[in-house]
Amino acid sequence: MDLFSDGASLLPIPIEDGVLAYMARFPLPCSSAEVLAQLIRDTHWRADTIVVYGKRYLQPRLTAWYGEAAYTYSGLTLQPAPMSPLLAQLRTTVEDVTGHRYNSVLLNYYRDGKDSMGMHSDDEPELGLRPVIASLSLGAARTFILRHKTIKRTVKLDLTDGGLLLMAGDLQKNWLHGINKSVRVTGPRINLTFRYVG
Ligand SMILES: O=C(O)CCC(=O)C(=O)O
Ligand SMILES: [Fe+2]
Repeated sequence: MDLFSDGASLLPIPIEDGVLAYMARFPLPCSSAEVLAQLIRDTHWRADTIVVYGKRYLQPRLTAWYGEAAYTYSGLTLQPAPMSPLLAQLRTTVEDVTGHRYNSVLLNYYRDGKDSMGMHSDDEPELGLRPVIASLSLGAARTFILRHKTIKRTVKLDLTDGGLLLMAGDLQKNWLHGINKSVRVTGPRINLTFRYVG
């Protein structure tokens, strides 16, 4: 019997120039459908415009920021707000499972396959030199694309309902990541990225 095939362990994903690990079945406090519905309903979602090369765009997803510190990216400053009991509970379990501490969470709400996230690195100075980011996915499965910044290499991961992806080491320094639009996906997905903002 394979002790690690039940999805309840955080397993390393071999990748050059960075650290990745994945747990297929993150322990949730209730069903993933209930967590998804509660987060969609109770989160103060924002529809932000961002500035890219001097032009303003509406972000192709909704976002929310909870935690102790403000966070600035793409010319936007997100003000801190206290985590709900559900978010605090998810954070504690993510800390237990990954062995790292987090003081903030960015939530992304992909309403359907038309929502997306452009290729980027989470390398803002306030995240520190080798940020540890734990990313929990709920709802529709989406493809997570990683592209190395210097060698021509692309890695695709299927992020499914209830999965936890850990990004660490030099991953943000050496790789970009993002979520493309998908014509096949019609259902909603929420992704929570737990971070430590110094
Ligand atoms: O939705 C995802 O899986 C990616 C989220 C992400 O990259 C981010 O919040 O920085
Ligand atoms: Fe990211």
